[in-house]
Order: sequence, then C-alpha cells, then structure tokens
Amino acid sequence: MAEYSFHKGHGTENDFVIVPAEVELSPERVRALCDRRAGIGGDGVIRAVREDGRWFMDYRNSDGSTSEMCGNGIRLFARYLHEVEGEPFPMDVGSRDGVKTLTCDDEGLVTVDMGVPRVLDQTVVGVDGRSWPATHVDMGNPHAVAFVDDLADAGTLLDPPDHDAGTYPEGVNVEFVVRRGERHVAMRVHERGSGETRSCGTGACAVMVAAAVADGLGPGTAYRVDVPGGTLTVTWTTDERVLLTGPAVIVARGTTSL
Ligand SMILES: N[C@@H](CCC[C@H](N)C(=O)O)C(=O)O
Repeated sequence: MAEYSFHKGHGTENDFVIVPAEVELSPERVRALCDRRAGIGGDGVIRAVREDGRWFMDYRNSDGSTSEMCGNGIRLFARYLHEVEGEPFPMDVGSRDGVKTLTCDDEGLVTVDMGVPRVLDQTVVGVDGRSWPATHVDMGNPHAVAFVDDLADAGTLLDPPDHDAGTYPEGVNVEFVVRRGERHVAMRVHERGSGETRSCGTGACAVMVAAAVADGLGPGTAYRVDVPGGTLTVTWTTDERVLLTGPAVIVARGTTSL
C-alpha cells in the first residue's frame, strides 16, 4: 500500500496507533503496526471512521482481533479527534458497544461514559497452577476480576491466564487486583488479543465495580485504580453508569507504508 498517515498516543501507557479510514486493517497489517521492534508499536490500532455524521472507533487488538470496546482507546481517540479533526468536547463517538459520550476537564483529563456495567457470575482464573475466584463483569467486553494477595502472584503473564471457556467463549481480559486503601486499588491485566498491557480502561471499570460490590458499596461511589502505567479514576454514578477518567495524549505522528 502507498504511504498513509498515522498518529500514536496512549492513555496511562495503554498505547495505540490511529490510522485513517482508507487503511484496510488486515490482521497482518495490525500486527505489523503494533510490532514494537519492526513497527510503530502499540497495544492496538484504531481506524478513524466517519459514518452517518459521527466518528466511529474501529478498534483492533495487537493480534488483529476485534473487540467490542476499549476504554483507554476511545479516550485517546477523542483526544485525536479534538486535536487533529477539530471535534469539540463533549463529543459522541461510535463503537462496537454503541455510542459513548466523552468530555475533557480543565486539567486535560478525558472522561468516557462507559454505560451500565453488568456484574455476572463468579468464575475462576488460574496462573502457573494457582487459581483464584473471580467476578465476571461485562463492560461491553468480557472481564474476570480476581483479588490476589500480591500483584506478583500473577507471575509473568506471558500466556493467557486459565479461564472457563464456557463462560468466555470469545476469550477474556483478566485483571489481578490488590487493595491499596479505602476506595483505592491497584491492578495488573492480561488483555485478550494483546497480552499484558500497562493499563486497560474497561478493565479498570470492571475492577472498580467488582471492588465496590465486594466492599458492600454500589452506585454513587468513586475509586482510584492504579495501573502500571499510571492512575485512573472510575466513578459509578447514582444512575448506575460508569465514568472512566484519566490522561490521554498524542505523542507522535508521521507516515508509514506498513
Ligand atoms: N485496552 C482496552 C481494552 C482493549 C480490548 C480488549 N483487549 C478486548 O479484547 O476486549 C481498554 O482500555 O479498555
């Protein structure tokens, strides 16, 4: 393919390559773009599509697979749309999980309204022969949230954690969580289709909801969620919607023929 433009950015070091709608995203191209040695490098790729008078986030994991939703990706996409396409905040952006509304505060933190979470059954996840009970939370995409004694218990996370394929026929994002204080947790994540990443927005939302439920709390509370790449704030509003807030920055732009 001829050269095309790209932008690169991240939200709490969950990093993405953004390309124009004309770029066909074969799995091979997504893997090439995300390659951290031979490509640009990223946890995923976002194709910026304009359809029916609205922007749509066509999101791919670094292995080329699609996902319904990416919380950090859509916050970065909103930053891109604002800075590059001149789209004002607040803005509505389409995704495979429906239309999301995004805002930006005076400090430049971008918030996405992720909608109403679904807390489902208890399940089990495992690593290196150890296993933990986990809460199945649907944030548009599937999550299993496991509380552990120490984040190092999750091991290297080079491989996907063991999980119930019946519960998660399309795979799962697995979060390992420790408590840091009142309404304050820290997590590591193994993302379906991308491996261990330094942050996951939908994962932070799933973790917050599972922690709040475990703490006997519910809608009408907020948690600080530390990730290896920074800090996110997750608010569960009194009308049961989950708001994800954090930094989102464009760090590079250029052209490529990958
Ligand atoms: N990093 C994202 C989640 C990306 C999709 C996920 N790997 C999946 O396959 O569901 C986030 O910030 O939410």
